[in-house]
Amino acid sequence: MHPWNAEAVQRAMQVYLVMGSVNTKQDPMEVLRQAIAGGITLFQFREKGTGALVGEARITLAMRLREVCSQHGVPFIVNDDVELAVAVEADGVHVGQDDADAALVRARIGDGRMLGVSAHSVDEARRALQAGANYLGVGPMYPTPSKADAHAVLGPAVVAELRAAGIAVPIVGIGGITPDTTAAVMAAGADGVAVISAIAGAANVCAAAAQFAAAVRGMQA
Ligand SMILES: C=C1C=NC(C(F)(F)F)=NC1=N
Repeated sequence: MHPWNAEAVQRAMQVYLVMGSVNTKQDPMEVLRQAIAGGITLFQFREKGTGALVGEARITLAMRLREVCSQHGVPFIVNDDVELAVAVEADGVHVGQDDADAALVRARIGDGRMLGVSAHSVDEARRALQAGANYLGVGPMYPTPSKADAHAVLGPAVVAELRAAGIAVPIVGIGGITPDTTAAVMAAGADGVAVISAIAGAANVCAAAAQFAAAVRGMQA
């Protein structure tokens, strides 16, 4: 477990695929392989919502996806389910505001793993950092088809607001982002974009991931 310093986390944030079995009609393993071939830099296993797997099937899928990430050197993050993250030796955990308390998660996973926390405001961001977050997931940037109980749409402006308030940690925007809106999220000060349906639901997953990678890197050159 190499320590996740800010530079390593920032690099991982660029093209961040978030997916669970409910986000695709294809085989999640195949979608992940295609997305990695297209250039994603981080993967989050988020098995949530109607129809989400539980029990053995959930653990088996997590282990298989974790294996694909290990084979390709892509860090593997688990959303919310801290015990599953520990069980599959994930590289990190992502928790939302109404998930487990970030400070307790940090204590459980130790300092060698990445901790991501969702934030919708400067206040939530500051509290997340005090709890030991390595990065912030900020959104929804745009209307999202992937999260039924999503927070009100914030837009990229909230990323600029966090930067103006001196929040310097890696930030990834999430929520309804497409290759065409990636530049606006990056211009506002994000280090990358987190994507569910625009990649997991794409007809050509590899091409979709590559479009996001090009859009992000076009803004960093
Ligand atoms: C609710 C979430 C908010 N942000 C992120 C990410 F962008 F990946 F950090 N993931 C989530 N599951």
